[in-house]
Amino acid sequence: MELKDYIATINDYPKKGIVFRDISPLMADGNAYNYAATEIVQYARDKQIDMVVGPEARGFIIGCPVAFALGVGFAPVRKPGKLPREVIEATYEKEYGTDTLTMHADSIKKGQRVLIVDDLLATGGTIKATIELVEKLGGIVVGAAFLIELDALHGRDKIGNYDYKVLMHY
Ligand SMILES: O=P(O)(O)OC[C@H]1O[C@H](OP(=O)(O)OP(=O)(O)O)[C@H](O)[C@@H]1O
Ligand SMILES: Nc1ncnc2[nH]cnc12
Repeated sequence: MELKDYIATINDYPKKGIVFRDISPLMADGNAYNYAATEIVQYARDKQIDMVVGPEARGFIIGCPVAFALGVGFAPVRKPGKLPREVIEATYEKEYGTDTLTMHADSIKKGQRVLIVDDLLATGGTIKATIELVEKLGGIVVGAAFLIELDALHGRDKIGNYDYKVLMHY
């Protein structure tokens, strides 16, 4: 399947100069959505994953079906003020601004093997902060998976030696 047929490109959104890659046509097509999630599940199959972790909001869209198919739990990474109990925080920079991400302090148990899933890798700020959060909680990041990587933004450099999988490059 040619997954790029299901990505919409919007110039100058949300700010002038940004080329936005929109995954909503992919989500709207049952076959494409299933195909994309299954590709990530295949990548994760032999990694003995205990938990999937996904950043708000688009990381939930792809991370939750992956966790469901693997038969493991899902831990959300959220922007500040959204999680009701004790949280830990990490601050990061992204393509269009800076932000803080949080996780519930008990959402990962020490030694759990974690797969991080998000829709898109841009500057790598989000994945870097997410790795930091998981590791602060004692989790082991055994891989990451993205639908899209924006190669020119060099998010790859922030991932360093962690293993990761990408379905589409732009
Ligand atoms: O590699 P980076 O430069 O950090 O950018 C990638 C992140 O940016 C987008 O999320 P955004 O923060 O726009 O939130 P959303 O999913 O709630 O739209 C995207 O879904 C990734 O999580
Ligand atoms: N260019 C982009 N398109 C879609 N989502 C993004 N998140 C960060 N940069 C993005």
